[in-house]
Amino acid sequence: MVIENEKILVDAFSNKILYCANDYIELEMKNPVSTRYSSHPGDFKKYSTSEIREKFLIEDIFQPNQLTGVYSMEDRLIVGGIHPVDQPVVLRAIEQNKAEFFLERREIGIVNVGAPTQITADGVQYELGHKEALYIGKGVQDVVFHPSQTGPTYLYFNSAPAHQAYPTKKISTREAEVVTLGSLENSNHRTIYKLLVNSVLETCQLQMGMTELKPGSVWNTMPSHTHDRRMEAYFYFDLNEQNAVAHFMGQPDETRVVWMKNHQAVISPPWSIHSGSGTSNYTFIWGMAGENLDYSDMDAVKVTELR
Ligand SMILES: O=C[C@H](O)[C@@H](O)CC(=O)C(=O)O
Ligand SMILES: [Zn+2]
Repeated sequence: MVIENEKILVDAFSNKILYCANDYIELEMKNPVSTRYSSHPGDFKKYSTSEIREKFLIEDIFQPNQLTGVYSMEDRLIVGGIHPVDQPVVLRAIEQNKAEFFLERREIGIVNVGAPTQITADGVQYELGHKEALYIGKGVQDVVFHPSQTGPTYLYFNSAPAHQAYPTKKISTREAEVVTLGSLENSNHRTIYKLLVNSVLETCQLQMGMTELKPGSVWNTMPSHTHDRRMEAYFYFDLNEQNAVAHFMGQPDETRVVWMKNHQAVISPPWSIHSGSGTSNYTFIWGMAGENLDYSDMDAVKVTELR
């Protein structure tokens, strides 16, 4: 489907601009955050590879000097990236907020997947090192993401609706709840850093963390699980250009594969498994929003039950 007037032609599903008159770009620059609707698992079975990629894969998450992302109707999680290059990026309200400022009724979790940098939240400056996370609570008005002085700046974020203001807090891997799972024999030896979870700090519904696979291990979240109470988003990184991750999604008895590259994210609806196998090891950020804050609330699926 296409939305059209004489100035602009937009693909209504992906929000990609197909045609735009030059003067229109200045007047009404495209919303940097596109909307994606929820999917029914019955419909999902009929999707082609490209339909699955359009609806769930987020390919270009980092645009120079911009915040870009996807507003998912799955628990209204916003999944995106901030890539300041030679100027700071300001967190502005987006059309979907219909609010004065982005965090008026939202919370946000940011994980630094690039060089050490600074984030200012209502005048307070936070130094955020590589693989460190910052939680910013509801009500914070002025958030500025600065370019790093030492290397490329890549900030990945998830934002969920929030109804209470909790304090802004930086969490490093030292403060995280750390769990090591799997084994090299099962090619799934990995360390899970629970960064922004309720055993570490207070959030309304957001939970975020990072999982690092050991060299030689390629499988994440295997055995698989679902959690109908919460949706989830995965963002893969620490993967070089020669390698890729085969991300598995779908109901346990109807799985499909999404081939993913470095710095790409994927939306996992509550009814879907979310597991991957890489052609090398890698790291990923997981983030969830929904009914409860119980990380362990998962419905496990036996490897032999997958179809
Ligand atoms: O619901 C929790 C999430 O799917 C992830 O934390 C799982 C994960 O990182 C892993 O097993 O490697
Ligand atoms: Zn999960």
